[in-house]
Amino acid sequence: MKTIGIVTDGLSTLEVFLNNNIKMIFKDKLKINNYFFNNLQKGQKIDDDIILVMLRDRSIKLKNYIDDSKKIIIINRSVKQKDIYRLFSLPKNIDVLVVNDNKETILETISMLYHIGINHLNLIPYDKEKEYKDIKVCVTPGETHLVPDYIEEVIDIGHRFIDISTFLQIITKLKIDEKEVTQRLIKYSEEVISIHSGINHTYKNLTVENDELKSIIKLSKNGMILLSNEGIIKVLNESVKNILDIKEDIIGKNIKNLDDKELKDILNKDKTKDDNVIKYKDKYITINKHTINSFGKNIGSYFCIQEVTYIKKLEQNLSKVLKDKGQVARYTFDDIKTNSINMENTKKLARKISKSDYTVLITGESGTGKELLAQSIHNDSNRSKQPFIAINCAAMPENLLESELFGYEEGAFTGALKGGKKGLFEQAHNGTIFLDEIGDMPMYLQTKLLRVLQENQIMPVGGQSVIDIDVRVIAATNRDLLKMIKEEKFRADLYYRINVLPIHIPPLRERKEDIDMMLKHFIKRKIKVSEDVKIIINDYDWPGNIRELRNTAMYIDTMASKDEVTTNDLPHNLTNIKKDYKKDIDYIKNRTSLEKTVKVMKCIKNHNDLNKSLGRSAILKELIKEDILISEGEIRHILEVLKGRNIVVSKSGRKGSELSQKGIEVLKLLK
Ligand SMILES: Nc1ncnc2c1ncn2[C@@H]1O[C@H](COP(=O)(O)OP(=O)(O)OP(=O)(O)O)[C@@H](O)[C@H]1O
Repeated sequence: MKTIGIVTDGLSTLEVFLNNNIKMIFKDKLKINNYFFNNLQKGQKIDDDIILVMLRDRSIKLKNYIDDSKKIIIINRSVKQKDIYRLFSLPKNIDVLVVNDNKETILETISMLYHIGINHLNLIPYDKEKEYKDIKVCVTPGETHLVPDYIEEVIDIGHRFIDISTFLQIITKLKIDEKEVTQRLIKYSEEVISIHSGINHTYKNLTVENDELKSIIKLSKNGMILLSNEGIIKVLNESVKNILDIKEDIIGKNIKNLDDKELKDILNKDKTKDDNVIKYKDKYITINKHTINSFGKNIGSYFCIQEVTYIKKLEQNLSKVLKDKGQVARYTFDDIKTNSINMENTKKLARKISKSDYTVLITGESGTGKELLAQSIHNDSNRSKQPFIAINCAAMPENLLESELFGYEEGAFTGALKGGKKGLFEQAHNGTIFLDEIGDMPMYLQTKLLRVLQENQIMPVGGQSVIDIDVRVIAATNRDLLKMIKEEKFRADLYYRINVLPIHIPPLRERKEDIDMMLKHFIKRKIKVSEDVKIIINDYDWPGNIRELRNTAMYIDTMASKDEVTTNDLPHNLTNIKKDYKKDIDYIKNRTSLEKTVKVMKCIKNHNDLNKSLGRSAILKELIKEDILISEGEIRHILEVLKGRNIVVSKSGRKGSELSQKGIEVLKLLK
């Protein structure tokens, strides 16, 4: 077993501390022998494999007792990270007294503090003969009993541990290559500050990186092969053996000497087109080849090989995960039903827009199908396999909206989840985010959103660093953003940033040709719609647009008999509207005699009540009976005017005219 000699001045707690410190790393892999300068005999030889001393001048003294001075290592000592934090928090440029048991150790402590980066304080060596009235703070490594009483704050940085650099020297000199030792040293380096700033990190990173790399290559589902510049196979993982069906052990072989011709061909390829699918034996694979450079010189090449079925499976898994999380867009352009030319044009424009990657602003009243359109755009875009995340900015309390959109770091606020939370922007990475009701976003978040759109980066709430994101934004609103800009409720710069590709969806009342078709589409069963119902639904304003129409269809579906929808099957909001028929009455007044029109309407109504409908000449006959002066031509004109406002309808199958439900209402007002 290898041995270490530790030489200290005399018997003290120090040598016990050092022994324990060394055992923390090496456990029982080494034997430790302790020596004291006071006890060393003249001519005595220390023949341990290495010898540790505390101070440089002691190493000179030690040379008399050893054969090979290269065996000597001077112990560097440092402190635990947590003990040093208080020093870092002291204000810049204040005087701090450094107290230790003698002048030499005081200077050693000061030097150590400077080395580990305490550069913002004036460290003053303590001389017990002097008085330091203006100094309020002192630092000492465990010698608090030596600190003068007048010092107000004493920072005890505790026992000083052996520095990582010393352990590295021991490991190198003794050629120790034990995994457990390395792991213990890494853990130790996390607690003890290295004097050679950064040395612990470099060592730790190198070792960890090496192990991580080996694991990554081993576990990767991608096939990986590394070739040296001369064509020697250096690395080959399990996946590539499966994909390329490699049975023999070919590590260390030159590809020139491979027996498998097809494998040889692949590895001899000069250039590969990224992700080009090729046939290999009975499989389809993709090969990506990259050269590896070091200090500007080509030192080999790296192949990443995937089986196409595996990539397919990955895609399927991704869509399943997204589906489970509700992060998928369900609708496509085929789900947008319309008979209107206006709406067809809107669809056409949206299809074009979906192929680009710019921000889209969809405007339109509530329920016109803005989200439906946003989902269709996403599904028709290159991002269709990636998440589609929708958020309604008006439905979310203001203070939650920010953390919901951008996420937060652990401890960002009371009640924050441990480990923080990913924001929707991050979740939508590579996909699309749909910001519904963007007009309701508070001003301060508009500013933050603008920055996100400009820089493609987000900063979580309470976070210190930014995260790069690649997200397409589709925003929607039913508000008049230009008006809001004038009222200083919406940022003009954000408006121009999101309004790159604007789409407007017309309200249902401006595409009446959709009403009847959609009602039937939503009812889902074959059913006749009475003329009166057609008039009511056509006349109605549909403030809730398609959403309201769909709800009405559901109502009708439940209420209506098997074969016909009548006015009795309509919900109250459609039949009970205290409609202002002023427009209709003005229309009549402006075109014909109101008095005669009322007579015609009454005459039709009387007959309708007896379940009869009347033609023009029958109406004329009836009115002459009542001594009313009117011609057939006048009656024709009146009927045309009334039909134009859906007050009178021609009943199919029967001859003559009838008063519609609306006609009955209008007549009540005119009587
Ligand atoms: N052209 C259409 N064809 C078929 N269904 C439609 C059509 N337009 C809208 N819908 C349906 O109407 C309902 C409302 O649509 P959507 O939620 O997309 O409207 P919106 O404009 O986003 O509403 P809001 O502004 O209230 O968020 C949905 O169920 C949607 O599927």
